[in-house]
Amino acid sequence: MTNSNTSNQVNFNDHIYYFGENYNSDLKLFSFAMSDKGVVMDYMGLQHLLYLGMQRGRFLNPIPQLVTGFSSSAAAIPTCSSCDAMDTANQLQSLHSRFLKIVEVGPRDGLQNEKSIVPTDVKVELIKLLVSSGLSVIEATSFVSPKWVPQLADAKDVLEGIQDVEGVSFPVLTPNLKGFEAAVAAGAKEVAVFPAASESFSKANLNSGIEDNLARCRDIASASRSYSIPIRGYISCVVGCPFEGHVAPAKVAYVAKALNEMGCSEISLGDTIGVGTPGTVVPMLEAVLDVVPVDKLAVHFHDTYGQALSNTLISLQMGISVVDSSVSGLGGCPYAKGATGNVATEDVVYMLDGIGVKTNVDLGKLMQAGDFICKHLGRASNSRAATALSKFLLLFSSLFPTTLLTNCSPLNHSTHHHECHEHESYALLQFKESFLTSKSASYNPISYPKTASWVPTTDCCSWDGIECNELTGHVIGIDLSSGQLYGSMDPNSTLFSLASTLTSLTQNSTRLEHLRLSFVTISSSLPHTLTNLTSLQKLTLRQCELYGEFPIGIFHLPNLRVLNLGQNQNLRGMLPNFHSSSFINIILDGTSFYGTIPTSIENLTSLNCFVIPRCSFYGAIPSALGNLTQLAQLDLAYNGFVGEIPHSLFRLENLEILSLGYNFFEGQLALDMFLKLKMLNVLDLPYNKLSLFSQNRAVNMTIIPPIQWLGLGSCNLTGKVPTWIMNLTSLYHLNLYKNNLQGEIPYFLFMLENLTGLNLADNWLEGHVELDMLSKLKKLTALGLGGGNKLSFSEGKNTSNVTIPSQIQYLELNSCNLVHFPNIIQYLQELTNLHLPCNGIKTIPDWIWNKTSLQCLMIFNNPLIGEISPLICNLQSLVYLDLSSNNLVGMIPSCLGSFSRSLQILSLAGNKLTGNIPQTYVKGNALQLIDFSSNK
Ligand SMILES: CC(C)(COP(=O)([O-])OP(=O)([O-])OC[C@H]1O[C@@H](n2cnc3c(N)ncnc32)[C@H](O)[C@@H]1OP(=O)([O-])[O-])[C@@H](O)C(=O)NCCC(=O)NCCSC(=O)C[C@@](C)(O)CC(=O)[O-]
Repeated sequence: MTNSNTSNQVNFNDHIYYFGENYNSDLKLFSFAMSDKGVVMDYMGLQHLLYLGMQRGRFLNPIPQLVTGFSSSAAAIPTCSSCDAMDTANQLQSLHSRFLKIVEVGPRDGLQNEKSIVPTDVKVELIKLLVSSGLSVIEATSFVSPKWVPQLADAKDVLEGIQDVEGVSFPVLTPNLKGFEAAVAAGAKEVAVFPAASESFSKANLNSGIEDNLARCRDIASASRSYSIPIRGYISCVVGCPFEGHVAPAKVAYVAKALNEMGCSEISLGDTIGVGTPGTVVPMLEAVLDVVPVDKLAVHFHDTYGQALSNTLISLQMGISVVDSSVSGLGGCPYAKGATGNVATEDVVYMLDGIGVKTNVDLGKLMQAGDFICKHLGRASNSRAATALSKFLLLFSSLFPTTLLTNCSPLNHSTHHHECHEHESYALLQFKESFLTSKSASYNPISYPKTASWVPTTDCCSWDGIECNELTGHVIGIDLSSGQLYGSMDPNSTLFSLASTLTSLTQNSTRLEHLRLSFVTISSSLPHTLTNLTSLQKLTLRQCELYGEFPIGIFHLPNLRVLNLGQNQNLRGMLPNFHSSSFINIILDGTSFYGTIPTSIENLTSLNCFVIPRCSFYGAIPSALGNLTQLAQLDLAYNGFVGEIPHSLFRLENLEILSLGYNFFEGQLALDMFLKLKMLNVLDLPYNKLSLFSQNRAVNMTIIPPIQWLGLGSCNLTGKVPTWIMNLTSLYHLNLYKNNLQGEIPYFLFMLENLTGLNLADNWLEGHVELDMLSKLKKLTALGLGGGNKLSFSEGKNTSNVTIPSQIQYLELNSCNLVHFPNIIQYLQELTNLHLPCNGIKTIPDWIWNKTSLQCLMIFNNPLIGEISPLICNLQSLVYLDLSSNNLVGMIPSCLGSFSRSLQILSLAGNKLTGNIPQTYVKGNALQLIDFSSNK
């Protein structure tokens, strides 16, 4: 897996994900996301669609009641030393049975400082795991400047990913109105502002002093009032500042009072650098308690000096009943060097459990969430409790029977509303028995053996992947997606017989609402008994190696809303005559579904997502599709559809994704028609028999849709590059490959700063391109300009300053009349694919042999002279090497046979090479083609 994706658009749950592009169609890319909709990846000129579904089904969302009743008088510090023990015991006793609200800040504070970007779907999964542990408030992310905190640039997508999670608050940080507006637009229901008590830290963290920042907070507070959105206020550096040292309590009280007056519903006091001790925390709290009621206060301790738990306890004793913490003690502030993470949530829960304070958090599940994220980050947990408990489990699980372990284990905290029913538990265990657990069964980083927690003596409602109705205890959801389960390929195996186990499961379980088994290797046809699941709402069976005929009755299940069967190549089926209107998503990509789209599809009035690429559908697409006003995603690519694109589609006001490439659509069509689709984000039409044209003058620039992806390769597009493209300021993928475009490359293309991929190759473009014109395209990773164009190139004036986008990975300058090897290539640090065939280049500079990231080097049909440098064998990642049809002389470097395990194609044909052909080839090599013909 290499150079995969910049995450360009990631929307979770009921949305599709676009993950940028990669131009080497031979790279084996893998990307993942948790969704019923999955992931779409697209490549220049070769689109691959992958939909994965790996949602967890079980959410336990107890909505805790907030007990706010500690009076600050409880803070009285004993004056008589002989009374200390008694007083402390009394104070602890007074905490007993109280409820404490934990605000989990791991996904935000915990991750914001992580250097390597954590994929959005990992963040979403983390949040969902935290939800399932019973936490009621989870700070999900920040709407801050991505330049300041790149890790949280995907804030919108994270919120999308959890939009279907109910009963839990997900506040987000908003530093200014811009962030607030973005957060509200993304669906945030609670926000938080975060001024500091120290002037220097405020400037470092927010680029503004305390007063200016408080003014911003007031603006946000007033905006939040108009939206009726609760606002939380943090204060950073409440006891110490990395720049100013000790912070006076009065300064903290001043900011706290201001936040209170502007209407913050809760004020969290942050020891950002974790220097506080009870000795400094108590006076600070006293000062704040003078100006803000205790029931509005929360504490937020980082644990740099190991003081966070004692500070938490002393705060509880002073009446605070809200504590911020971070799972596994993740975190740190990017603008407070050296500060470590927050107090670990597991440690807080463990301590509170010890003194009888209620949190409603299941420590075992919390540890699973911690384990998940620590595994992803590749580091050990900072939670002492989690570390000790894991060792405890490891040690004792082999010594004691499970019952004993669960009874005496400190993990046995969870409050289950209902135990599951015995016959359902039995059916699930039978189901488990029919699988082996194997890591290779779910090849993605977030998989884990979910059925490990399925222990007969325990309540099946607490098992991983099982969701029960809270009132009745009946199993309503099974989610074993990415659960590392593997059934035998042999349907007769006694170990694996999905049909019979599902039968026994489903006969007893008609209450099942969700069944998700994506990435479980099932290797069977689907049993008809699935049609008995009349309560089923979501059926997600992505990439399960299913085969045979899909039981058509499943389409008629009265409550089915989501059907995701993608990536089961041998699963056949036809679309039925649709009667019901319940479907929201139908996803069949990469299956063998066939036939036509029935006109009755118009009955699916709620359909939001109809994604059926890479199947065997054919026929014309019914114009009735245009009646589905809720349709947001329509993907019919790589099928055998014919006829014209019905004009009714242009009525689909909610359409965001329209992907029709690689079919046989025909007809003349004004490209400008698509601009009527006001929500359109992705327009992908390559390789049909369409003839597109643009009537630039008819376009109303004010209502241009927010297109980010424009794929119009091989669309017989004539005339000049449409000028309205200049208004697509969010465009990141522009592929106009293989059209009949004329004229010069318009300069505005070089101003589209978000472009990551630009392919103009194989047109009739002309004129002169100075390569430093690319300097504005700072995100560009792939560029294609060659082919039939009549462009001439020069390096431009700025090569000494290296202003070209140095992260370009794919560069194609085929037939560009180049007579020199472009010097700028030297500065492309991440180059993987270099295509310079059919030019007039005579020599290859030696620095090219240092580009060890190169996977594809194509310089055929040039007049290259001289010998092949033995330094070529430095390029150990090469997969393709083609230097054929040149004037190369001398010997073939002997290392060429054995320098790379990855090399597949090696062509040096049509040169003047002499001597011996390399005799040794590395063991286990990948060579598929060697061509040394037409040499001497
Ligand atoms: C507040 C700013 C934006 C001012 O930063 P600035 O650079 O002065 O802002 P600007 O208005 O000049 O804008 C600069 C660029 O940022 C963009 N921008 C501006 N605002 C936003 C926004 N909201 N969302 C997305 N983009 C934004 C804006 O559009 C512009 O983009 P450009 O034109 O260059 O392309 C910046 O300083 C910032 O984002 N700071 C946040 C830093 C941060 O998140 N720190 C960690 C959290 S605080 C913390 O950890 C403490 C706490 C809460 O946990 C408590 C404790 O531990 O004690």
